[in-house]
Amino acid sequence: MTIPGRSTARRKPPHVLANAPFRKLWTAMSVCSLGDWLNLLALTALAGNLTAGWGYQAQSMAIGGVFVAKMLPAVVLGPLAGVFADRFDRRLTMFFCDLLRFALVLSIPLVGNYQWIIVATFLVECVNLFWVPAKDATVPNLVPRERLEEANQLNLLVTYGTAPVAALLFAVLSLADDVLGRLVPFLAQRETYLALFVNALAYLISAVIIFSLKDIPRTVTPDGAGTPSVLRQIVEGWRFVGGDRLIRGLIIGMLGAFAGGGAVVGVAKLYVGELGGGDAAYGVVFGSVFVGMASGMFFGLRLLRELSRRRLFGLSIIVAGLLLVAIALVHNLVIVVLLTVLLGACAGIAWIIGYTMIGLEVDDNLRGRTFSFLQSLARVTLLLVVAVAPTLAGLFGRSEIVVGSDPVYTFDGSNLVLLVGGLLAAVVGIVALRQMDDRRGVSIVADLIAAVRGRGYAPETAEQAHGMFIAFEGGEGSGKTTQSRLLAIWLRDQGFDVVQTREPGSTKVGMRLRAILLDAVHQGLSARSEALMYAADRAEHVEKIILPALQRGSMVVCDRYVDSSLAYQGAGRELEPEDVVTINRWATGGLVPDLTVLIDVPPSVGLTRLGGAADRIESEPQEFHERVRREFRSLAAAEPDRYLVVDGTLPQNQVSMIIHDRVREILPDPVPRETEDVTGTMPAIRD
Ligand SMILES: Nc1ncnc2c1ncn2[C@@H]1O[C@H](COP(=O)(O)OP(=O)(O)OP(=O)(O)O)[C@@H](O)[C@H]1O
Ligand SMILES: Cc1cn([C@H]2C[C@H](O)[C@@H](COP(=O)(O)O)O2)c(=O)[nH]c1=O
Repeated sequence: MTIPGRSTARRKPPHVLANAPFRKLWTAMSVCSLGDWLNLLALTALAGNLTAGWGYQAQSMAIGGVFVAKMLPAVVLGPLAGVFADRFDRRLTMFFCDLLRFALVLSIPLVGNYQWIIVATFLVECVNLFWVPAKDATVPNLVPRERLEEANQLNLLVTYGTAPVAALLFAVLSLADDVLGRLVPFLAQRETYLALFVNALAYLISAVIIFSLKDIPRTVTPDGAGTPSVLRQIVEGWRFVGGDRLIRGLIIGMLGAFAGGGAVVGVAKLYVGELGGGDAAYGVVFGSVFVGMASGMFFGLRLLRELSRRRLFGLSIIVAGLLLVAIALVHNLVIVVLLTVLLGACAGIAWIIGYTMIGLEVDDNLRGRTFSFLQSLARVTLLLVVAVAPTLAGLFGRSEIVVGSDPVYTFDGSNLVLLVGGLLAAVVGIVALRQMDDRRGVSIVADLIAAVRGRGYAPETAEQAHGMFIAFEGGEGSGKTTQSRLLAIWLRDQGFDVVQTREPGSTKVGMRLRAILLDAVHQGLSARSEALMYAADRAEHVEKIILPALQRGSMVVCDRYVDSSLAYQGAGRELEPEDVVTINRWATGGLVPDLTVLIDVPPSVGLTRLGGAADRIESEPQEFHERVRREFRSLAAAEPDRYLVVDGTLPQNQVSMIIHDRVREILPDPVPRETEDVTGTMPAIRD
């Protein structure tokens, strides 16, 4: 349900970085990410320097050792780190982790030998394992739910966006090391030392920021009597991840994406070489993954804002898998680069959705373990796939399809690895989609088309409904009640089963809400509670009356529906239109009428038609009712196919005729107007 073309000025919601606690955490995260990348560059370079005399093979293995030391802790310590994040004060966990990282990185140049690099790297990674889930689990506590996706976009941006900054900084620091080495002889020993000092400083800065961040909730689970043992908490975390359908789907999907990504990383250099590209081409392919990820995260999500997030998650992994298959089969470097951008976009979309959904759906006391479970498994998967992929490619060798004596198509080990990786990701995406789909039975294609057009999806329940839903809207005294009754009678005449209903007040609860909402004694009711009460009445109405009737195949004729809230609470009370849309979409499950009849009269006419004492809303000033009218008209103008606007100052029978003509167009098998003129209606019913 969209509300384009509205007349009310929209207040732009504040940017997520306007939220001071999140901004602080994000700054600490950015500084740490920069430090992490600097750490990787400095340590691999230092390992290479320190082992320069060991021979080429030993030197390569020494550099590889740094990577292994970085990956290994996840396997061993991952589960424990998650429990830590769920059990202890997250702020202090992050603070002490930062201090430890600072001390460890500082010790590397001071000790200055290869063995200590490996030990210190392993220890720093162990500490990281505690820092990251504590941070991930904290983010959803600092930002409102609706801003979590945006917050995760920014987090991912600094996690990867700091890599090129770190590379540049590393180059500058290496040069500076040479110059400063003349003043401080210690720095002259290795040109990576200065980078390591800056890296250590980054962790120290983060520690100071985190310490000042008092908004992080102090403890998650009270530690003491009654707190389950660490082992029990680990098992509880695993059980939760394995037992919850949604989380299982998310984790399977994200791991599938990692396996596919690992396959690319493992054989990319080989594959680009096969395509005739050199190091520069390899760099372009590598870079295009990141360009794609950034575009997917920012533009892809915006473009498909209206699609169910669960569906989009599964779909993006399936599409990523298929793109990988295409990359494996197409032997053209330019096309491969383009496909890689799209692949990155799908990965970016899936990653943001996965992270956001874990943040939203997992209880605070389990979130640390869930993030840490994901983090550990992702690293293990990446390690395994990166190790196995080149070996598999090497074992397969090369095959050629030869026509005559000319080879027309070559398929080698790197193609095979990409193909298998792609198929695996596609299958995993399908499994994830099945586990998580929140719109079973509703066509994905229809959903996608609606989303691309910027239209919210109709809910599952509405799709399953067979009846027809007609709503009447308009200002006070416009004639809605009169016309909806007449239409119900006419439809019954036509042989339809009709449920005629109204808002607010068509259910038992709704009747009580109506009394609160309209009784003039409740002056001063806040605009938000008013909007929520109308939405509550609507939720009850949709669930208890409208949907069951539609599912039976009945015609539902309803006097007022969601547009009344958009007009009265949105425009009349000047509430944020998006908020009114959101609560009503949630209340109704997105159920939209097949036709909305707007009976338009100037408030000066409508209000004078009403007899009796004015209720709480009728007694609002003229300008209020003018705003309401303008909003109704602009809603109708924005969706002319769904609306019929009738001039309510016309005589009643003329208004009825116009409505009948329009409704006849959408009725299944209507009685033709000429026949109706001859046969007439049943007076008994009309009376
Ligand atoms: N086309 C019309 N011309 C003149 N009077 C009309 C017309 N339609 C309805 N009325 C009269 O106006 C009064 C209000 O009509 P009705 O109750 O149908 O309006 P409504 O839009 O449902 O009002 P409310 O906003 O209070 O629900 C009634 O007395 C009705 O007979
Ligand atoms: C559904 C709905 C209604 N209102 C207002 C509009 C009217 O003043 C009353 C309903 O009275 P009626 O005589 O039954 O038309 O409630 C609103 O402000 N918001 C809504 O969503």
